[in-house]
Amino acid sequence: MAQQAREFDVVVIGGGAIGENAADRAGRTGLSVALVEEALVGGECSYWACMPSKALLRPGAALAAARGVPGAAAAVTGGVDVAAAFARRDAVTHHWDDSSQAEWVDGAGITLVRGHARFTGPRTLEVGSVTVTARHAVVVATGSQAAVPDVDGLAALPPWTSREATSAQQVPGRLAVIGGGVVGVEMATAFADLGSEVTLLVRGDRVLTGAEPFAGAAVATALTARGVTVLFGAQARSVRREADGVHLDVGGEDLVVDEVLVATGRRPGTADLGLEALGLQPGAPLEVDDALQVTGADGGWLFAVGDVTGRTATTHQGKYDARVVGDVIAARFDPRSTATDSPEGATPGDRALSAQDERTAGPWSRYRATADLAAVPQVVFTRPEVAWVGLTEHAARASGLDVRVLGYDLENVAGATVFAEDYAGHARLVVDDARGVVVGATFVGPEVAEMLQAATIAVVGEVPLDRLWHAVPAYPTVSEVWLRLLESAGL
Ligand SMILES: Cc1cc2nc3c(=O)[nH]c(=O)nc-3n(C[C@H](O)[C@H](O)[C@H](O)COP(=O)(O)OP(=O)(O)OC[C@H]3O[C@@H](n4cnc5c(N)ncnc54)[C@H](O)[C@@H]3O)c2cc1C
Ligand SMILES: NC(=O)c1ccc[n+]([C@@H]2O[C@H](COP(=O)([O-])OP(=O)(O)OC[C@H]3O[C@@H](n4cnc5c(N)ncnc54)[C@H](O)[C@@H]3O)[C@@H](O)[C@H]2O)c1
Repeated sequence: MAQQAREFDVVVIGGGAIGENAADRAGRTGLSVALVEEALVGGECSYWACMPSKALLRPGAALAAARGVPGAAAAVTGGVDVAAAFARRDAVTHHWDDSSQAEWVDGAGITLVRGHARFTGPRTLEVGSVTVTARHAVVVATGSQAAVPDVDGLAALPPWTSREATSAQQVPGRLAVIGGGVVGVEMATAFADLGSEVTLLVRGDRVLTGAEPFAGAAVATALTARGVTVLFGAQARSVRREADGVHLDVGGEDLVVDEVLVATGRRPGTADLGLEALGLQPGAPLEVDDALQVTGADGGWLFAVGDVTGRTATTHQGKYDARVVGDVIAARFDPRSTATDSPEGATPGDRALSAQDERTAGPWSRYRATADLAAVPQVVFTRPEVAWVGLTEHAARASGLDVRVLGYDLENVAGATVFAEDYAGHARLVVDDARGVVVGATFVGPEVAEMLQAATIAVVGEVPLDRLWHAVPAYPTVSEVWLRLLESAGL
């Protein structure tokens, strides 16, 4: 069959949450944009990651919240209704049907090209029998896949990855989870709620190593209290399936389970992308600068966003990068924006794109993803929840900052007393002493996720502590911890 040819101003490869946002933003001023997707539009987050995992975690969290409040607790007479929890997860994922997201793409004026894209040269891709060329720019947003470690017999099982866990239709009686990162602790929580006997294998001496140590300790303690066996310094040496289940050799001990979930990190989606045609390394992340331009490619036409960059690994931060790259591309390549500089008297609220402004853009402008370097928020939806932004104490000190650490137990604020009988948690602020600003914040406790945005604003805004003093938290909310933390700083 003859090869068809199609040309667009901008081509985005990968229709996950990040690719969709980049395509939308790049096309807003009028550039023609194609979005190439080989599987489901919406990607990992919608169907096998954020949304189904949070749908599976929510029933256990709701039950625990009710159990903590006398007056409501007595109404909780059982555990999670597994069938209803799975049914709600199925609804949240639209039964793995992407037609509503494809409709959105169409409505946004973006051309959806279905198929696997591979570079054949600069700005040129093959998608099945179609040659797709970009006049100006290509954005790679091909995401990541679960990495399966090289353990004897593991790949042959095959094990569950986050995909099988989040789309499970049965609850395994016994589940081993390998990896004490975000996926590991969230899925251990969810499957313990659903009724599995869970063993979490952590190769180091703590879970959630990217967070403050007290956060990981609280999550591990809570998992153990809920019946999860958390084994530290534990690695599977070999795995084999037998009639009575899957046997894992864990330091000479025989652990027998029904399923093994591998949660040991991700690898970037660059293995089968034709990167060799561009002189780039297949399988490696696509390194980018703060404008999301790929640093290893010439010509100023290749950009990358999302998990594939190794720069961000969450949907919210990837979508932030997508907004930045969309604006950079529109400013650089749309004739309507290249004609104009930002008008005299323009305020930061004016949204006109300007090639001139983009060329001279500095940190914290709309054209540079500066927050990736200073203020990345992350929430782990365990019980307790863990929410942090910016630097941990260790990371701040390692970066050479002279920091002061402020801490306060959340159960001591009036809001916590009202919230639940057994409320327990902790907040930590990491303060750059030289500038008197917060560079990191961590909250651990029930439903602290919603407290994170205030901290993110403080970090991004570099709000001095003596000004934060005037941000009065409402009474009686758990946010009153801000007042206690500032008091502990001498204010
Ligand atoms: C279990 C789990 C839970 C998570 N929970 C959260 C959470 O609660 N909050 C949060 O912020 N983040 C969460 N994350 C992280 C989040 O899912 C990712 O950061 C996000 O999905 C990355 O989006 P992306 O668009 O970069 O990649 P993806 O979502 O992986 O999308 C990439 C798309 O590209 C397509 N593609 C790949 N190669 C090609 C090709 N050559 N041609 C055409 N198409 C191609 C794929 O089919 C895919 O649809 C979670 C991750 C996991 C694993
Ligand atoms: N709520 C959220 O925002 C959310 C939820 C889930 C995942 N995510 C994102 O998805 C990404 C992937 O999550 P993840 O948990 O797979 O990765 P991760 O990097 O968070 O954790 C991986 C864990 O596996 C361990 N590990 C690595 N190789 C191992 C091996 N060979 N044997 C034993 N242990 C090994 C690591 O020490 C680490 O503790 C994260 O970066 C996270 O940002 C986000």
